[in-house]
Amino acid sequence: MAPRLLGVSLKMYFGHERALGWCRDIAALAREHPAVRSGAVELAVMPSYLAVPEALAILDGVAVVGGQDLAAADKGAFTGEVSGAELAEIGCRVVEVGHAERRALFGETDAVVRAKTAAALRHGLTPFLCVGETDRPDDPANAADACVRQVDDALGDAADDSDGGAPIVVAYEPRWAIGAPEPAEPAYIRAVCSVLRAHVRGLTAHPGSRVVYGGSARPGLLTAVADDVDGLFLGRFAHDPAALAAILDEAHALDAQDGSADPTAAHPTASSR
Ligand SMILES: O=C[C@H](O)COP(=O)(O)O
Repeated sequence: MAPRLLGVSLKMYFGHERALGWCRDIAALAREHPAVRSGAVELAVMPSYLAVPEALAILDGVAVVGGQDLAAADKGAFTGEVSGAELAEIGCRVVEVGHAERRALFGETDAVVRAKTAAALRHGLTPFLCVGETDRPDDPANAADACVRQVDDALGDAADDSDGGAPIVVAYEPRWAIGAPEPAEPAYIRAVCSVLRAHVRGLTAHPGSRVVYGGSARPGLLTAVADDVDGLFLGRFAHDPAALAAILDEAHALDAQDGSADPTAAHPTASSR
């Protein structure tokens, strides 16, 4: 079975020193945790841009690191932007694209998300492509349809720009569940993610693509949705390293149930730089 993917975005919650301290705590945890050591879990960390270079060094071998955003363009007069080329140059392997906060607060349109998805793939970065319905619909099938449309739209510019063959990560994040006290109900998550997962597994230009759930994800959720998701995209509930440790414990237990743990396997992120 493919490793479960646990992504964490620190958004802009931490200052610089706290972000680096968190990275050190997570590196120490991950180096010792059997779920990471066995390769059952792949960790991806997106700190703020300023923390990315040091995070790459601190988390080397235990987590991939990336930006929370990237520019659609590769170079030029784009004050304040950071290109996918530069992220890749310093060792990033992943990047968020189209997070609900980028769309709502910074006016990112579908066209911008398309261009940024293409830029990520063009530079060998795996996009964490964020999709999700704004308002909670009565029927999760409607949410799934909307998300499938968002995925296909976001990939609209990628086919011509990328070499093809590169996987994506679809982060299903219902906007109404982001920053909330609780995640969406497990049955709802499973209903949407099962459709999304079937869809992304059919993306022949992006084999190996995965679906993770984000939106107030916390300890206990992975176990409840594990059959229909490839992992979680964590925000606030990963701020406490003990909470991330609890989620790693869940992943380890799930892996033992799968019977696929290989304690001798190299971690998939071991040569991240
Ligand atoms: O990037 C992460 C997601 O937006 C979830 O954040 P949250 O768990 O704090 O709601």
